[in-house]
Amino acid sequence: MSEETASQGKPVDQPRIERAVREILAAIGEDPDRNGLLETPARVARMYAELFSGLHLDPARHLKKTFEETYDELVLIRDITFNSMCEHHLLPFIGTAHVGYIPKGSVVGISKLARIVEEISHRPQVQERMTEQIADLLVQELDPKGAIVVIEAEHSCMTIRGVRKPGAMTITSAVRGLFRKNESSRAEAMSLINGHR
Ligand SMILES: Nc1nc2c(ncn2[C@@H]2O[C@H](COP(=O)(O)OP(=O)(O)OP(=O)(O)O)[C@@H](O)[C@H]2O)c(=O)[nH]1
Ligand SMILES: [Zn+2]
Repeated sequence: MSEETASQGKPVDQPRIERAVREILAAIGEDPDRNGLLETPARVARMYAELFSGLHLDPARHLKKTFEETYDELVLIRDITFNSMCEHHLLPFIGTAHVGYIPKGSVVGISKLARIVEEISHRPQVQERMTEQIADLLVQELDPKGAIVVIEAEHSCMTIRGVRKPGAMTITSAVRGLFRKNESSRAEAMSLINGHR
């Protein structure tokens, strides 16, 4: 557990995960005591602590420090890679997030936009909610003229099981403020998100 997780949120109960993973191994007909599986429950517990590390953290804290600037055009961070866990199957969905806003008097450090994606993705999620949470956090903390979030991801619950459609990408977007009202602002952001790859 990182210091940050320990100080800001409830720690993940790793011994409890270990017991549950042992149960799952037994339930699938494996022998949890065979050599190759002995460390698996502890390993999975550490992995879940990492994958769900954002659950009890408040990503708003990353947006508290801002810098006064008169710049009031689009700021867009494109292609922020992320991995999250679909809350329906506890399988990963992996993709990129594009996060943009139009500042009103102050800007935020650009790394902070990637930090909020990181933290919001490290929870049991559905892609739509994750998209909205990022956009709403920008509005809440930065009071920007507009905010836009586009996420594209491949859901392994759709690739390795179930309908089995590898390569199918799910695209979600959340637009707030100016981007909702002004079609040309939205089109500009979308063309920058989609263009020149
Ligand atoms: N809207 C949305 N659906 C998701 C997301 N991640 C996974 N799902 C879907 O959640 C749904 C769960 O449907 P259920 O019918 O309860 O579960 P299931 O029987 O395993 O469904 P199949 O995947 O179709 O086999 C599936 O259609 C998944 O594709 C997500 O981020 N957003
Ligand atoms: Zn799923």
